[in-house]
Amino acid sequence: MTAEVLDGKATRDELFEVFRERVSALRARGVAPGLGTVLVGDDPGSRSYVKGKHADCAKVGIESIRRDLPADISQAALEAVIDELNADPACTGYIVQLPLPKHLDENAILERIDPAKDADGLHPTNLGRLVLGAPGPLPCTPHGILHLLRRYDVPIAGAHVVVVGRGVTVGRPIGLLLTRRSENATVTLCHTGTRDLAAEVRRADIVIAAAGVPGLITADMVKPGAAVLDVGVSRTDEGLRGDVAAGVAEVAGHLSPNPGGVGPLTRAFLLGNVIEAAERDLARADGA
Ligand SMILES: Nc1nc2c(c(=O)[nH]1)N[C@@H](CN(C=O)c1ccc(C(=O)N[C@@H](CCC(=O)O)C(=O)O)cc1)CN2
Repeated sequence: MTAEVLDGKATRDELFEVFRERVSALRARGVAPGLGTVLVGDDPGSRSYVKGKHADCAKVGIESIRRDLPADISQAALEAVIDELNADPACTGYIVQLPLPKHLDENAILERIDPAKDADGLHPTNLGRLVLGAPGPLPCTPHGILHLLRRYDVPIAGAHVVVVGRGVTVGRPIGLLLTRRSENATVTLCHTGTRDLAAEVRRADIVIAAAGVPGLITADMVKPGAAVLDVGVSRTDEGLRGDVAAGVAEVAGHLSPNPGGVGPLTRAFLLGNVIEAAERDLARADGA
């Protein structure tokens, strides 16, 4: 058996078609959505993700605002940039590229973002909304995972999902998303303290590998026919490596590769959040 590929690039292209129309409709009403990015330092990975986000903006007609800052910026100076973007009407949504250099307090920075402009869905207010099941921007990678599973008709309701990795951008929020009533999955969250990772993964109908450990998930750990989404990424001497080892494609029923799987959708749903926020503002102004 060779797994059906969950194609993130093709799915992203479909979403962009719809996004272009929604942005045109906003512009026709005099609203120009604008995505801001805050990049601290010169990590090549982060730099390339931010560049990609702005390239996507150009493709769908969203304005770009960039703040590229030195690695040794102080907490106070970074907070001043956040305050400036919160006040800038041209910036309808923005993100702070993660991770930040170690000397900065990441949680304090995320908390300072105006929740109404939080394009990543990572502000505590918006994560709280996710816990409550209230409307709000969804974190982009979890949203991408959900969309990809739905797009390829992978059954979610009643499925046992094993998530490997407890980071704030993927592992923690994906559990919240997939256990909503509308999704109805059962989620086990594994991490470095999990006693028998192989045994946990073997029970999964859906495996979401987001640990950032190259080749962590091997074929012998996967239940035949399971859907496996490779989300973790590591830069190694041999280039970018995902968390899923090569032989898994022979056992899994569906495989979201890395690159080419969830990554393009992370970027797409960032734009989706910017568009949604602009549409929400317009509806409010219309008195809806
Ligand atoms: N503020 C945020 N920081 C980070 C997030 C995030 O969602 N918000 N996620 C990751 C990085 N990330 C977006 O920022 C991201 C990672 C990967 C991709 C992607 O499209 N990857 C491609 C391969 C890219 C390559 O070849 O270099 C793929 O998977 O096909 C997009 C976005 C951590 N930080």
